Amino acid sequence: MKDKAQVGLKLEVPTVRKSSQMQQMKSMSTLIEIEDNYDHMENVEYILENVLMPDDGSLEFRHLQDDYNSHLTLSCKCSNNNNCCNNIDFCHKGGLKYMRVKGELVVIPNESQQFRSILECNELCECQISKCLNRRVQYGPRQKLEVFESPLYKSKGLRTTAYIPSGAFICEYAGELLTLSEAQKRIQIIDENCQMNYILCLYEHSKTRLITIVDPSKRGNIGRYLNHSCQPNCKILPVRTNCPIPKIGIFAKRDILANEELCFHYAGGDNYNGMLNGKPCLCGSTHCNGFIPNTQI
Ligand SMILES: C[S@@+](CC[C@H](N)C(=O)[O-])C[C@H]1O[C@@H](n2cnc3c(N)ncnc32)[C@H](O)[C@@H]1O
Repeated sequence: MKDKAQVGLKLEVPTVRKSSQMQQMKSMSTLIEIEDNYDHMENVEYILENVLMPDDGSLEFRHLQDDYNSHLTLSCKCSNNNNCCNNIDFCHKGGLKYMRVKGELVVIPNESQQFRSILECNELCECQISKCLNRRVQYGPRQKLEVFESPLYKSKGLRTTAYIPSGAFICEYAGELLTLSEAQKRIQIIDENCQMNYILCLYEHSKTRLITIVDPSKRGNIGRYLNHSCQPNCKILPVRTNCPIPKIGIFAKRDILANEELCFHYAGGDNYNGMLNGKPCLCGSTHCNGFIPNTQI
């Protein structure tokens, strides 16, 4: 069965294939290291960021590979500006913004905003990294997350051992980036073998419909342990830094107390009207739909 996420978004982001000039700029800039000290307890390769699926020789794979190897040309010019990044033209292109609350960057809530995605400053930006208020996801997951055996879901889950403020970044949902055909093949195998489904599809609505498919079943990060809830405490947002393919960012939807299990709505939540014929849902919320969301790809 397909447990997937959908997020509505309108976005056009200019990109170029990485040229030698851009590679040079990249090597001149200060590269940010992802801080991620988590690991898996099982036979899964821990990866810090999305990786490409194995090359299957298809044209579809070539397109995915081209996007994966492309760089956004958007960059800010905030070298002398302490208020980086408030400039809508260069910094966040009208996407959601962060603000600092008690020493932590949190997403400013704006449910009515047209562009429900985040465009972070990247390697080509001229801002001072130490002063930039538009970089969070690129630093890696928050601390004090814990994989545990969830009694509610009767399988593994992810919880926090410390309070998390509303809007704070939890972690990325990282895994293998799949083509549509490869995702369909893998989902068929999952269905036939009644396996757990880790494949997440993120839909964005642009002039053309964008779809990002991530599978952390064999290669993934700590994000793979979040279960689905019909009344979740987390939400997902597309986040772009260097690459046109978005990272799937998981953020706190409300204040979260220590020891709460972290869950998001596998279909993006709120206006979900897809099919509800997946596995029976164990979330136990008063708003439970009865099934894990299951939409077609
Ligand atoms: C991304 S994994 C979540 C982590 C998983 N629980 C584990 O042990 O690795 C998704 C799978 O977890 C289970 N799951 C997640 N949310 C669920 C829910 N609300 N009700 C029942 N099972 C759920 C389903 O088997 C689903 O295919």
